[in-house]
Order: sequence, then C-alpha cells, then structure tokens
Amino acid sequence: MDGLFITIEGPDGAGKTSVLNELFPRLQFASEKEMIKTREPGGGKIAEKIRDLILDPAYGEMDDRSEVLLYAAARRQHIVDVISPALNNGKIVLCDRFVDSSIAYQGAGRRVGIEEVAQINQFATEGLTPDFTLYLDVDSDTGLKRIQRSRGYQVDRLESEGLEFHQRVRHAYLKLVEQNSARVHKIDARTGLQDVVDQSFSAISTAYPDYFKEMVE
Ligand SMILES: Nc1ncnc2c1ncn2[C@@H]1O[C@H](COP(=O)(O)OP(=O)(O)OP(=O)(O)O)[C@@H](O)[C@H]1O
Ligand SMILES: Cc1cn([C@H]2C[C@H](O)[C@@H](COP(=O)(O)O)O2)c(=O)[nH]c1=O
Repeated sequence: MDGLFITIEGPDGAGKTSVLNELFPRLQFASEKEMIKTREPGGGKIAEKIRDLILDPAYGEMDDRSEVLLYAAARRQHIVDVISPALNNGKIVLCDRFVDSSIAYQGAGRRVGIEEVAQINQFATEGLTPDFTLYLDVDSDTGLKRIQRSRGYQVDRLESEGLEFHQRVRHAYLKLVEQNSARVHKIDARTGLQDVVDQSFSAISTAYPDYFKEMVE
C-alpha cells in the first residue's frame, strides 16, 4: 500500500480543527500505517512564517494576487518539506486545507478567477492532488457566528471579511463538490461535533477499507 493524501476543507467556522482533533487519533487507532496531521497555510518552518504574514490583520492592504502567490508559495514549501516526503514513505497525510481553499477563497471570495488560481497552483503543486477530501459544509452565518463566539475580536485577516465574501467562498466549495464528486465527500457540519466526527470517520474508512479497520469494542 502506498501513502494516502486526505484533506479536510470548509468555510471558516465549519469545525475542521475541532473535528481533526478527534478524528486523527481515531483514524490512527484504526490503521497500521503511520499518519501525520498537518495544515495550510503552514505545516513547516518556512510555510508557518508565510502563514503569520498572510493572516496578520495588520496587512489589510495586501494585494489579492499577492495573496494568491503567498498561499501558493507556502503550499509549495509545505509539499517539499512535509507532504511529499511523508507520502513517499508510505504514510497517511491528513491535511487541514489545500488547493481547494485557494480556489474558494482567492478564486471566488477575492474574485481573482477560478482558472487563474488553479493554474498558479498547478505550478506550485506539480499536479499533486488529494486522494480524498472531506468538505464540512456550514452556512456562512453559522460559521461566522461560531468564530465570533470562540475568538471574539481575535479573528484573522480572512475571517474578518464580510458576509458576502464568505458566501462566495461557500458557493465555490459547493460547486467544487459537484464537479469533483469522486474525490470530495460533503458532510453537513451544522449538526453536533460528535456526529460530524462519526460521519467523517465513516466516510474515510468506507472509502479506504484496506487502510482503516472499524474497531469493535
Ligand atoms: N459541530 C459543531 N457544532 C457547534 N459548534 C462547533 C462545531 N464544530 C466546531 N464548533 C465550534 O466552532 C468554533 C470554531 O471551530 P473550529 O476552530 O474547529 O473551526 P474551523 O473550521 O477550524 O475554523 P477556521 O477554519 O476558521 O480555523 C469553536 O468554538 C468550536 O468549538
Ligand atoms: C489554505 C488557504 C487558506 N485560506 C484561508 C482560510 C482561512 O480563513 C485561513 C486559514 O485559517 P485556518 O484557521 O487554518 O483555517 O486562510 C485561504 O484563503 N486560501 C488558502 O489557500
């Protein structure tokens, strides 16, 4: 069995971080393969530095195309430093966000253009595509309210965008789900956290039964 590349996507406040914190140990318990959990932007020394810059609300004047390029640069470095070595060693990589985020946030949210953002990312990734993607779906209103409740005024540069920006992001994600139905599995993330974790585990272990065994107590 080779390495397996799984990503988790969703609008801000969908619950990716909360879900991953519970899903990762559960998947690890169900698999004999080594697993790593990582995130974008970031995941490595250089990419985390770029993350600090991109998300810092002090840089509100950042140009939209510069933003696309910074996300792509962080991604490139993350692939070289972390993702590719792990996959080449046969590991399972669970990654919080990847190219789909750039398509949704920069392509649609910032209106830079889906095709343009896809092309830049093709250069950055040399075509590396996740084997499987979980998309946690939540309406923008609910997502933003969750973020406000948990982080108050400590929201980052992207989270602080208005409702219409986040609605464009969600709409683009829903289109991605439609267009990539073999890869992207949508989960309704408005339900309770435990339910979302259970559905996520079930989706992955059903798609890859040779990698994950359901543990019977
Ligand atoms: N299913 C859920 N139901 C209700 N609240 C939830 C659910 N999932 C997460 N939350 C809460 O919503 C807030 C945001 O969750 P979390 O940080 O996991 O989201 P996220 O998708 O990682 O956000 P971001 O992409 O902005 O980092 C937290 O306070 C978390 O406890
Ligand atoms: C990878 C990626 C991310 N974003 C946005 C989405 C979020 O608002 C932040 C990352 O924060 P998180 O708490 O780690 O989810 O960045 C983006 O706009 N484009 C991207 O490619």
